[in-house]
Amino acid sequence: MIDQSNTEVKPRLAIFASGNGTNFEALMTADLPAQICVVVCDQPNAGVIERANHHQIPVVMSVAQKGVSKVAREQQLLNDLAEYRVDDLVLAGYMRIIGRTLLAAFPRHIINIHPALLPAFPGRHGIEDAYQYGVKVTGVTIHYVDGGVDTGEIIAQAPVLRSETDTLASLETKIHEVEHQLYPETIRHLIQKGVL
Ligand SMILES: Nc1nc2c(c(=O)[nH]1)N[C@@H](CN(C=O)c1ccc(C(=O)N[C@@H](CCC(=O)O)C(=O)O)cc1)CN2
Ligand SMILES: NCC(=O)N[C@@H]1O[C@H](COP(=O)([O-])[O-])[C@@H](O)[C@H]1O
Repeated sequence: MIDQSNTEVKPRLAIFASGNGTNFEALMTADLPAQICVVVCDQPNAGVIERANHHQIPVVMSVAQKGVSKVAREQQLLNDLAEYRVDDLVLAGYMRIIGRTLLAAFPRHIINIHPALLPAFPGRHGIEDAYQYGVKVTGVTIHYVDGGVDTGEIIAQAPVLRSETDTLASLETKIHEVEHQLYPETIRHLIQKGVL
């Protein structure tokens, strides 16, 4: 991004995560031409919170509560994010469906990483579903987030071969290793193209 004084301005990223946070860690240590300015998490005990604290990145919690609609929760999240002046939402193991409030606020500026070769094996359990099906090749997909689930335009994909000796755990390890290279590489490319 170039500002009015023709100065390179780094896009400000919010990382959304619900779990361990190894993709967050990979993005933090990739020296991206971006400012990771906040982590959004919906799980109070998620490992990503400790990782964010270690990197001194603020954490905004957005926990689903009975009686609070998705619209209300996302509007509150937008209010909480305002101070960080976020340009893009980067989902990294975020296990909530992004609703119309956030989709409208960040049109074509929300991306997700999925541990399978979409459109195959969408949803929360992409690795396990592919493994149980008996695939010989699976992989990783990075896509824009739209109103569907794992239906957004595909940005990048990388294959992961499943060997005859692979267990679910060893396949997960292979997939995570590919994720930790592909996500930073893809985000860097999108920024260089000026689309993030
Ligand atoms: N609008 C979108 N939101 C999200 C997408 C997307 O493509 N469009 N990708 C997901 C990540 N994901 C798989 O890659 C995924 C995450 C969670 C679920 C799911 O069904 N989650 C929960 C709760 C849903 C909710 O309350 O929001 C559930 O089990 O019901 C499916 C797929 C991230 N968000
Ligand atoms: N449907 C979305 C989905 O399954 N996302 C997956 O969650 C994991 C998060 O790991 P991490 O917390 O260690 O980055 C990653 O493998 C990511 O692809």
